[in-house]
Amino acid sequence: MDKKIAVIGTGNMGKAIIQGLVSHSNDSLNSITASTRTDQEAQNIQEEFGINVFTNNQLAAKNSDIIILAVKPYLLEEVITEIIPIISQHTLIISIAAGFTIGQAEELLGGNQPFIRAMPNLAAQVGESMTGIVENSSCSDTDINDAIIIFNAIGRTEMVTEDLLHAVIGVSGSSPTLVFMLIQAMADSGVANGLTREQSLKLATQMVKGCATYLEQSDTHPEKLKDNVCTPGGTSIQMVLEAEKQNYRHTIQSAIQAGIDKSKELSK
Ligand SMILES: NC(=O)C1=CN([C@@H]2O[C@H](COP(=O)(O)OP(=O)(O)OC[C@H]3O[C@@H](n4cnc5c(N)ncnc54)[C@H](O)[C@@H]3O)[C@@H](O)[C@H]2O)C=CC1
Ligand SMILES: O=C(O)[C@@H]1CCC=N1
Repeated sequence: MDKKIAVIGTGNMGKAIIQGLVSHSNDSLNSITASTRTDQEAQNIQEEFGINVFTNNQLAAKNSDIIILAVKPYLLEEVITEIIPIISQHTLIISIAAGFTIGQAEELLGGNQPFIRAMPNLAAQVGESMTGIVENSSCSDTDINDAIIIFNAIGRTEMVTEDLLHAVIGVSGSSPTLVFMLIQAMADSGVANGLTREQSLKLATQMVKGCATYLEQSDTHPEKLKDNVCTPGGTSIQMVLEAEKQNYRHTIQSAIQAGIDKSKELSK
């Protein structure tokens, strides 16, 4: 992609996006700039990726074709207001913030500015994000395509409508936290039964990774795969019965629903 891209905010997500862009860019790294709050963070990112990093958002974003906003949601209004004087009517603005709507962006930018909301997840750090994408009515096909290329550089993408972005946040944006808690809980059980913490984490992590890969590569419903694990009278079915007694699936569903409800509340 022959575009000048600025990433504003180089924390968990901004840094992962820079990493993806840098590793997928076969042309000059001069086309990627970034900005962050502290000199130290700017220096670290600059040294790690060999791109220009500023502590001034206007300097970083000036002359960019695409500006990716990767700051915390409460800073978005401030940062957008800051960059308005240096963007053109064609600059594509992309936000990855939860709860910051297209309507809110258009109030600041005007309805004619191309604007995209994207919801990636923390697995972007290893190029395995799942990112939901929604565009405003001022985006061209090229804008949408550029966003897909950017987020494909950190994993996979799915176009959705804005009302479905709440569900995307629940199912793939925020839920890595549930998966990490699951792995941690499983590892605790291993430790309680004599495995070292290191062994136990290795077992649980590889198991989750293996199951995700298997589910993805097989054409089989997860319910059938669940049944395939269970030997009659064996250990696995005992785990299933106990988990269901403890509302295992319902617990996950209500946790995800709480995230979705929070996303809706933040978007009001
Ligand atoms: N962490 C996650 O798993 C996910 C986060 N998001 C969204 O991504 C956004 C960023 O989240 P994280 O990367 O986790 O946050 P973070 O706190 O790790 O990174 C924020 C970055 O913004 C910089 N920053 C702070 N004030 C700034 C300013 N005025 N101008 C420029 N840079 C500034 C900080 O120095 C830091 O580099 C949030 O809006 C969040 O909703 C979306 C999907 C997943
Ligand atoms: O917790 C949050 O608000 C962000 C959105 C998705 C993941 N983290």
